[in-house]
Amino acid sequence: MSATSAPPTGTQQVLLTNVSVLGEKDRDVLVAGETIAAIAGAGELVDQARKDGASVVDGAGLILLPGLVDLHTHLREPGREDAETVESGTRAAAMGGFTAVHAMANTSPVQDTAGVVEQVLRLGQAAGWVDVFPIGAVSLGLEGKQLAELGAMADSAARVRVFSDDGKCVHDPVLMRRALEYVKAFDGVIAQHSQEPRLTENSQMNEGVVSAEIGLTGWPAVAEEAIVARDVLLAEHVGSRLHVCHLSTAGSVDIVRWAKSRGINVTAEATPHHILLTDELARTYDPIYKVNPPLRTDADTEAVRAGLADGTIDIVATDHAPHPREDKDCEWAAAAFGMTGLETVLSVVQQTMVDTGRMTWADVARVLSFAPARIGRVDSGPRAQGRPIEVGEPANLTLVDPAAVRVVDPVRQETKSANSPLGGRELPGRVVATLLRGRATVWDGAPVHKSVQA
Ligand SMILES: NC(=O)N[C@@H](CC(=O)O)C(=O)O
Repeated sequence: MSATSAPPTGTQQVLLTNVSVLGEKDRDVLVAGETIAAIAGAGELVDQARKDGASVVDGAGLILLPGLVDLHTHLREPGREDAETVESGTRAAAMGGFTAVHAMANTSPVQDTAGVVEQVLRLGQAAGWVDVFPIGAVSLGLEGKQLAELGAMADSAARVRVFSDDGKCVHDPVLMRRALEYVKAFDGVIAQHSQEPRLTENSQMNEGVVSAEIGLTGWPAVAEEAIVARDVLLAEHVGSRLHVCHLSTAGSVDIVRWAKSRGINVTAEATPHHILLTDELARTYDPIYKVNPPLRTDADTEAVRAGLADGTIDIVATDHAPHPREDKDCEWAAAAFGMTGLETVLSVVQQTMVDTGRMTWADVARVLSFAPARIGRVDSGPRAQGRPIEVGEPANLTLVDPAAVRVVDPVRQETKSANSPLGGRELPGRVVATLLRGRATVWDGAPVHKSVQA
């Protein structure tokens, strides 16, 4: 990408020429204001665009994707602004190629009322980096006892459709059943953190050979699989929609595959860390690798990749979980669970799935944009996301240089927290530009602050 043009502000014309659009090479894509105005063969729109005063960006070698949509981001505000704010987290999201994120409910106060979800919505709008879709808690205070005000959150300005107690499992089967039944009225979905609490008391890492050898308490695969199995049956019983968060074991992949073959309305996500990293890393005793669910075995990682490639797993979601230094710079058992991921996910998917020939860039668009937008029901309406790259659609676009190589430096990322497990790793690919309704939030690989555009 030539750095000569100024970042588009969403009011003028910009022509991306010679880009590759979902498998179609050498295309010209003209953005006028907030929408995609024309698509043609390479070079065909250049003369007219120049006459019209459009800025022209040579995108030779670059791939144009629909703006990425994350179904699972922890933005931490309100309550833990020392770890992340809506502003810093969404700036990190834009740098990762996202134009929309779903903000998890485990804030303080918890996002369990219309008031709190609307507060998060407004913070997102004020920041302006991506569209923020707040997730509502399933239970009051994430306590797993009483249903939160699901209907009020659905009817609020935040228009909540995804509900989750993530960080905690909705382990009471009656509460889970009620939640699944309740959200049917407004086409909502329950995103479950599948963790049987009794089987995981004091758990620190995956239960297996490594945990036995290094002496950390194990978190067995069955603790995830037992809840996934129960929930797909509950979803079938009440005819509702279930989403499995951060699926991490081979057995969970099998259960979801079986459930889908029965026609059960279930979707599932894999995180970038569960398709790249394994529990062998716990041997370092470095809590940077401590996460919930834990990093699993090689066989699990391979099964999750296979499930993603064959469509059993619908999406990649980051589970971006920022933590301040003091919550990670301590011994393993005392450290917080979680890793950042917004700014590296596309590179991880490229490395593990695209560069290995298991997925095309069109598949990447599906798992990181179309499918998460559909699951979150944000693919229509005034803030539509995950829409195709077609004339008349909103210009929510991500321009990627797949040939770039970079070394991850967690300290230099936009997220406020440095708990990336990928520090020092060389990864392929780089987001060179992100457009939110025609306005550049990232240009030439750097964030574009609103004040610069004013
Ligand atoms: N994924 C994590 O390891 N951490 C999440 C919550 C959670 O899912 O445990 C967090 O909010 O930090």
